Amino acid sequence: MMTTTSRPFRSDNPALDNALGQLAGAVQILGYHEGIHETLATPRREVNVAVPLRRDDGHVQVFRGHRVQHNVSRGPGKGGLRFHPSVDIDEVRALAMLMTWKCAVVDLPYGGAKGGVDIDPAEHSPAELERVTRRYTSEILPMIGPEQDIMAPDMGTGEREMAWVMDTYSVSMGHTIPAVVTGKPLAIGGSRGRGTATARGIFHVADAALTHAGERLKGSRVAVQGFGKVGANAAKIFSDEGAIVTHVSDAFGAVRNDDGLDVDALLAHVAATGSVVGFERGDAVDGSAVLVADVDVLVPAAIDSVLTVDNAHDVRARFVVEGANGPTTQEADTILGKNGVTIVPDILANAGGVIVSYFEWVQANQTYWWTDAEIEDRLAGRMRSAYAEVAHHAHDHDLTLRDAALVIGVQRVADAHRLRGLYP
Ligand SMILES: NC(=O)C1=CN([C@@H]2O[C@H](COP(=O)(O)OP(=O)(O)OC[C@H]3O[C@@H](n4cnc5c(N)ncnc54)[C@H](OP(=O)(O)O)[C@@H]3O)[C@@H](O)[C@H]2O)C=CC1
Ligand SMILES: O=C(O)CCC(=O)C(=O)O
Repeated sequence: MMTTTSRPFRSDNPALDNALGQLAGAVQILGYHEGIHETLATPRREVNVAVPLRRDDGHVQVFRGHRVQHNVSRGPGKGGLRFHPSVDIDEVRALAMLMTWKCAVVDLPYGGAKGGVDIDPAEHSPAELERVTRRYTSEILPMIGPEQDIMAPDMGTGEREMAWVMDTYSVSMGHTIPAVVTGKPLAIGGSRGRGTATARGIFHVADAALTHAGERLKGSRVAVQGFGKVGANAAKIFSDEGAIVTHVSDAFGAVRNDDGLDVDALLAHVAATGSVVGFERGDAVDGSAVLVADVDVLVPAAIDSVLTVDNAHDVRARFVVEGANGPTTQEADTILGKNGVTIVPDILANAGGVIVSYFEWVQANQTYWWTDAEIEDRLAGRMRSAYAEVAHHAHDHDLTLRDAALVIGVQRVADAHRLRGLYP
């Protein structure tokens, strides 16, 4: 095969440029020719929609919505729905591409997709959010379905929104179709364990990475950026498993306690006030301090591109376990690597969510529900075996964990295209 040596695909959007750069690196390692590279870099199907909202006070505001199916060669599109003011088509393209490699690296029978609306949920009532969710779902309805594209929660959405998506889709089809979304409430066909799955998966790979390095997670010091569905559950699980969580942050600020934050008390504080800020059993620190905290393990679990050329040199953690999608720019990745930091990459580290989403979809298709213990055992098994496979590949081919994970994922997708007849 002819080898691609340049990086022909770039974007002005940092998240998409990062994702394209990662793909170009994997293509180069695999020695794929330009045609395969272009196939893998190009979203298969995407739709942009206007989402007009009649606000509670009567005036009308129009949001922009997107759904991108990056690749469907291994199965239906799979990926979350994000509500965040920064959402745009390029960010959604980047996140959809990451979903493709993520599903492939943990060997789920899915392609990759993602959706988003440029709305700030904090600025809207539940009634407004319901109207936006239903209108968005109606607009993209022809491209979703249990065999086409299955949505799930991401930043700014949760099981409430998934219930609205399922209801809107089901009403239009004339009967209840639980398998069109995952991350739904248990009462309407959700899975046990989906709410904490991403965080549990992060715990399993962090534990595996430290064990691999001859260290122990128990007693290690951990900082978590973001205190939402992923970050808060990760802080709780790490703390319950004996790690010392010294720093956590949200969009408003951060708290630090070098003896270890009482995560249960912090969860109660956030439930009462809406933020980690003002927690009395810790010191207020700047949000940026979390990323450079003197800890063993750093878990970025908020937005993308937070570890950059500007702060990577100051990172003191020896393990970065990426809960968020795309938190590390390529320049920062290189700096951290040179400084001996082990990065467990997003497409592996945060795959626990989509793994239990897959379990939810399987259960919905079979209308047979699994126990908590079955979910946890199967999640732990998949996360730990995926980590072991990636770590072996990295060792055998002298690659970072990120490059090894990308190579495994990209190769599986390219193989699907080859076997289906795209190239010999
Ligand atoms: N949910 C899932 O199953 C999965 C999520 N992910 C990824 O994990 C990340 C977090 O998602 P999720 O937890 O679901 O989202 P949530 O919306 O539940 O939580 C996001 C958290 O990030 C915080 N945050 C936002 N901006 C900043 C900032 N600049 N600095 C510090 N904290 C910030 C928010 O703070 P505040 O509450 O103050 O707004 C909130 O605590 C995203 O990158 C997502 O794509 C990956 C795999 C699966
Ligand atoms: O659970 C899913 O289907 C996808 C979750 C998601 O959006 C992600 O892993 O980034």
